[in-house]
Amino acid sequence: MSTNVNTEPRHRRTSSGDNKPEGQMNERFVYKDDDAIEKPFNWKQLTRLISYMRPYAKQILPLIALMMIIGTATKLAVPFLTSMAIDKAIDPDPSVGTPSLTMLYQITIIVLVLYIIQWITGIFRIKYTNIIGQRVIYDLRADLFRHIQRLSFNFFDKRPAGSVLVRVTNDVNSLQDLFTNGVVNLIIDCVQLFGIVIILLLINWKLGLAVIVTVPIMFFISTKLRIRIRRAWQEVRTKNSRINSHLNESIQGIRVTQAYTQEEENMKFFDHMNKDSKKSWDKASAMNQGFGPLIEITGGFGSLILFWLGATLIQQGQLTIGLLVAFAQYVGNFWEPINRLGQMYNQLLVAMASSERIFEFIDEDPNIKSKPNATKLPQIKGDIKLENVVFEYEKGRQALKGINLDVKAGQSIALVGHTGSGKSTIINLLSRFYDISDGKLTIDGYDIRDVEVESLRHQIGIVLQDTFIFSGTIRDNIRFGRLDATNEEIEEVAKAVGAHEFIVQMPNGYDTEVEERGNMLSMGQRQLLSFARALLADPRILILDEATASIDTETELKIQEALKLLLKGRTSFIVAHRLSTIRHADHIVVLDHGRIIEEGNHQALMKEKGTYYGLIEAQYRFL
Ligand SMILES: Nc1ncnc2c1ncn2[C@@H]1O[C@H](COP(=O)(O)OP(=O)(O)OP(=O)(O)O)[C@@H](O)[C@H]1O
Repeated sequence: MSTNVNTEPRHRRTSSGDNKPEGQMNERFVYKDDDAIEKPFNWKQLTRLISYMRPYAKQILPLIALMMIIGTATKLAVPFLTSMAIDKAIDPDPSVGTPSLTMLYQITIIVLVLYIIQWITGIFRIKYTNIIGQRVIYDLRADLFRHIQRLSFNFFDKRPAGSVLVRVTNDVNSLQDLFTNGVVNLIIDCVQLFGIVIILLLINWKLGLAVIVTVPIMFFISTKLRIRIRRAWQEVRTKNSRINSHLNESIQGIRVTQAYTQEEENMKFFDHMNKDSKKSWDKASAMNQGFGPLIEITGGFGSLILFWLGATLIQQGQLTIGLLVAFAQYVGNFWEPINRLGQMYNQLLVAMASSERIFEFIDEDPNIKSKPNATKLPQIKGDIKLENVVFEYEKGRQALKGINLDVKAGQSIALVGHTGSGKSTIINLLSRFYDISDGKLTIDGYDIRDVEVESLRHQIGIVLQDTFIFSGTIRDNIRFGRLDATNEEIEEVAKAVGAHEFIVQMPNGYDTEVEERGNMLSMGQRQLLSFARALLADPRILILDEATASIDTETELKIQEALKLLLKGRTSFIVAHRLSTIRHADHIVVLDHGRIIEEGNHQALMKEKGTYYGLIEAQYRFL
């Protein structure tokens, strides 16, 4: 029942007060369950969901409808033939005729043929519904992924990665049932129920009415019980997801746990969740076991009414034995669709919640996008101008408070300052990951909000501190910079930045597979790979965020060499804490709380003996 991906990845622990008795345990572990499992029925949303079937409606739906009609007709014909077999072939009224074995054989063969037809149409119906279901899910997942990729940084700022992941996996999967079985079964069941009601009333309206009256009661019991059982299982799933989530976090953070000897505390937390999961499983399982017998008892009660009233009507000569048997079969057939409709209702409630979450994402407008009349940014020289740039991530909290910078093409600018002073924010604005709140930001005189986003980002290369390595080969990772690069070009840039040496020493050289995030590579190696990636892209503007913060001196020398090459002839912004990286910069900008407090080259700033001088001094003292 459990899934690998967590539906509730966010859990929050209150501060740990040790050694509380078991009864108080719950207060210690507060979870934040903010993703509703089910939502009320919503027609608009359902029609939007069903509209995903439209592309396939013409091709596949008629086939499904045909199979459905044939299947239902054959199913409904069988009880009628049974009644004929009893009343005409086995025990006919002496005034009508004598028993006939030949007739019995003929009816049996017809019934057999009908069963075969029903079986074959069933196979094809399932096949076609599966095809349509899979295609719809494929389209929905693709739509969602395409859209998520376009969403702006501020969208991801507000959500943990886990919740985004869950929408593309769990929520889409939970719609799978609805499309593969649900919608088609809903139609079949309604048609079947309608057909049975008509037939029952035609056979004997009194008996028919007596039986039909019990239907809403059966439906109510079945649906209500199912909802409770499903909720109980959902609870089990949620609890298991929490265990998965905690396991994941524990394994990822095992080093920190052991270093701070928090194993015992972690175990207590795990044990609490484990017990919780067991308790919820016991509850769900007990409910499940009670469901079957209860349904049987209710069904038995219906049969009791049927046979009691039926026998009375036979005695009064208003009904034949054959018709009573057929009646009983039709009533038996009643159960199946009613049961399924109950299930379907359940499915719909879950689908409502999932689809609401999916559509919430699909409807989210990427707030960074090209204007309708945006022009392509031509090949740039690399002049950058910031005029009174103000920026706030959240309303009312300015991260930049009026930045003025005039950078000439080819210049290298170093941004320095204490943590949180706004360095990364400036470089985020240059690539237009966020839009400035006030002021003006131009590149070669073009306001970056007026040009196509792609044409802008295409000409800017970024090397971040946490260099992201994708799973794939080393070659693929470098090629990420320019997809049409040849193998020779890839090796050329790797040699230029000094990465070639370590790459060829790897088991499969450039074709060595690296894990997601490049865990098998050292920080310095990852850095060199991302330099190679940036050099391959050959952008006019290059941004390096803390690019040399976490490497040893030897690698740093190598990287210094690579950097010289990388920066040559480009406008570059370097955010670095290391003196060696910035001292050669043409212009150093010192930031503090979102403002520029000093600027100039290394020598000038050192002479000034201000904040920059202090930072450098502090670094030397520290070393
Ligand atoms: N995504 C975000 N959402 C809200 N506030 C943010 C976000 N990113 C940064 N900030 C805030 O903006 C301010 C500037 O942050 P920024 O990341 O630019 O600092 P920085 O100088 O690069 O710091 P560091 O040297 O630690 O990387 C900080 O107060 C920070 O809390």
